[in-house]
Amino acid sequence: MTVQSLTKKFGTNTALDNVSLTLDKGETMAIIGPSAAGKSVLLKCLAGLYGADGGKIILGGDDVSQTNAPARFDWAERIGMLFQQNALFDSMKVWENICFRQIERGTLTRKAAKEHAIDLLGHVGLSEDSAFLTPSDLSGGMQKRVGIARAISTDPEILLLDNPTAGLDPVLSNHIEIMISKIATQRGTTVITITNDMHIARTRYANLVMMYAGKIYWAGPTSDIDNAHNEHLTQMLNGSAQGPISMRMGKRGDQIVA
Ligand SMILES: Nc1ncnc2c1ncn2[C@@H]1O[C@H](COP(=O)(O)OP(=O)(O)OP(=O)(O)O)[C@@H](O)[C@H]1O
Repeated sequence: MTVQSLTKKFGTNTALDNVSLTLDKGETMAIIGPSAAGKSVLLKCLAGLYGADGGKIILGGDDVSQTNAPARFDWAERIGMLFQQNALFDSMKVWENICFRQIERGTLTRKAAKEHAIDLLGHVGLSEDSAFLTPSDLSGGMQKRVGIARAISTDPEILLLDNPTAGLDPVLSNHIEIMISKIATQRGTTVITITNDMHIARTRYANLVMMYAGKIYWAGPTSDIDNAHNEHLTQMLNGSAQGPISMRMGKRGDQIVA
């Protein structure tokens, strides 16, 4: 996957400003950054939910930066996404949510979809009984796990995860992250995850991107971060007594002013 000078605007607000990155098949990447940095918008552009205002997203040799790009429909099938708010349908049972796409497209019978969903629930640590509940019957952490089960239900080539462990306790977070690592290793899935958990970013992802105000401020192998000599990255990784970077910013162009 290659992203070249991607730009996305909402009115006068530039959510993505010339973002470029490359990720090989089967590689993992964590995206970190303060609130409103453009992390979710980047994932939504990659997923094809937003069309770009400029730049390219090259998947399998095709530019899919526009929602009506001919190759986009095909890629929609090959990308799994977990949304920040999970985006589960409350009118459907949990198993129907997990296999929503397969039921809609008729690629699985309802019986097969139910069995597949129950199997996936086991992978995210939920019981078979939960398949027959609706999302509103579940705790926030359980909803998150259902969202992950749905994201992996089509065995996607690219998995986009918006804060997969937010709201989960440390034990479950670890379990989910181990599962995500296994998916990447065993199935060759490319995984891009937004996370606020710097320990997870450091230990579970081979590559790291730090975003601020729609731009990438640092990108590289996670193994390089301690020698990056990038003050803002270090502050992000360690947390800072001065508060989030966004609260310390002056309006001085692109410069982060600590
Ligand atoms: N649909 C939209 N319409 C208008 N503005 C939007 C829309 N989606 C995102 N934005 C704006 O784009 C900017 C980046 O938002 P984004 O959701 O990507 O932030 P983020 O880095 O994911 O933040 P957080 O960690 O708080 O979720 C913000 O200023 C946000 O208000």
